[in-house]
Amino acid sequence: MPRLPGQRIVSLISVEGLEIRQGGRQILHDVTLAVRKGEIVTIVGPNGSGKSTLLRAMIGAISPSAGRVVRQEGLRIGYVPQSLPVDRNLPLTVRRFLSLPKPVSDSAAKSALDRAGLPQVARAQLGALSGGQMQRVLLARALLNDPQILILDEPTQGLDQQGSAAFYRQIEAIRSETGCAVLMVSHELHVVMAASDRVICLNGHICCEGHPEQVASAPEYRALFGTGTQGALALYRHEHTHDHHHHHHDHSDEVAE
Ligand SMILES: Nc1ncnc2c1ncn2[C@@H]1O[C@H](COP(=O)(O)OP(=O)(O)OP(=O)(O)O)[C@@H](O)[C@H]1O
Repeated sequence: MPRLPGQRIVSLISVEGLEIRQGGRQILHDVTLAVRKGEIVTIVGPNGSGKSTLLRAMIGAISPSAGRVVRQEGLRIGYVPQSLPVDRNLPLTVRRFLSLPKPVSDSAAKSALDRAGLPQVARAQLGALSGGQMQRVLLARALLNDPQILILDEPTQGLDQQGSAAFYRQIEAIRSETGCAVLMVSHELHVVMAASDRVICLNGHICCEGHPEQVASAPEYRALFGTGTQGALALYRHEHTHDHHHHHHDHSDEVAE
């Protein structure tokens, strides 16, 4: 899409009135969101709330039953799936893995690994990597085509809190170096809060969304949940205890209730 003069806010990808049905069940409904250039957006929500399904619809892997997904023409997406798309026990070096399915040059592989924070592992076997290193290899793979947006599905699954925090710092560094936008799913609101520009809470539909700093500094939030890790976790739980069948209240304030 050509960028018009004076057009400053550019949506890389947007979803409008999305509904997804799978196996006769409605998984997502009325989902509308947009990710703009350079922003970090985190999707949180309970298990089974449709987070992975939403990401898969956004990359075009599944089709909407209603609504639409609009991607900027020629958009380069770097997708990090929830789990490794190959058997980790195959005898396969990191370098060869990065060339599947499409061969990449040594210099492209090296710069992707550097950017993902793994300068030394190209010759290592996949099976020899730690969980954190493996997640970074998947990240490096997603960086190979110089994405304008990184879409990550629970990239820190299985990592401890320190490992997760380090991973998110890496994501922030990549965003500031390359200017790419980031859309990710995480269970760890307490870790991602600082790293996200916007948090979207999903449970079949968008329950609430907002800037994490505003959420964290709201007096209502502090009074109820405090400011520490437990507070953020409590906030996270709280968001899913509200009644989804009554929409008489303003969702934009919900997160600070
Ligand atoms: N292909 C499919 N056919 C039928 N049901 C599906 C299909 N894919 C997903 N679902 C169902 O859709 C719901 C949402 O799944 P999804 O994986 O998107 O949730 P999630 O929020 O990512 O969950 P988690 O946090 O556990 O990863 C689940 O109940 C799941 O069983």
